[in-house]
Amino acid sequence: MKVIVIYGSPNDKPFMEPAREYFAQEGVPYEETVLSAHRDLPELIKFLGDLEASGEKAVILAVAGLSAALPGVVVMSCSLPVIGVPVPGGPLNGIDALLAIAQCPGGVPCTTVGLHKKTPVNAAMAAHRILKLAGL
Ligand SMILES: Nc1c(C(=O)O)ncn1[C@@H]1O[C@H](COP(=O)(O)O)[C@@H](O)[C@H]1O
Repeated sequence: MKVIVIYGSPNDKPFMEPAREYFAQEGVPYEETVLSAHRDLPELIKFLGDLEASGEKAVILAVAGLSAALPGVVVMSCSLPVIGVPVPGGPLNGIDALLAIAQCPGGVPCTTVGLHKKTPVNAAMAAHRILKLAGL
């Protein structure tokens, strides 16, 4: 049972440092990987298929900026709960990513958090609560 953080780019990692600190403080197991839906789609689908086949209970944080397809694609490629985390930056400063995640179409149940500097910890806390429901 753990949190899996999937980043659209290695450049998104610094924004999530407070989430990593939260996981360390609270003893929440987590792993991280970089797999973009736009750039690494076959590898992302395989990663999620293998995860699903393993039967691991996990909450996924899908972290992406700009045109954030990643969270919705992750939702539709596995049956685990997904929290999309928009990353500030670019000419629209993350509004594009926030709207892309929050406005997933019907049947794509991606949850999300806001854009300010505390939102990585909010995402981490939400994931932790879900894992607690499953007995962590
Ligand atoms: N939104 C996505 C996806 C995706 O949604 O699949 N893949 C990369 N990205 C985002 O592109 C931004 C720029 O990435 P680079 O800095 O690597 O060019 C990052 O914030 C990433 O999350």
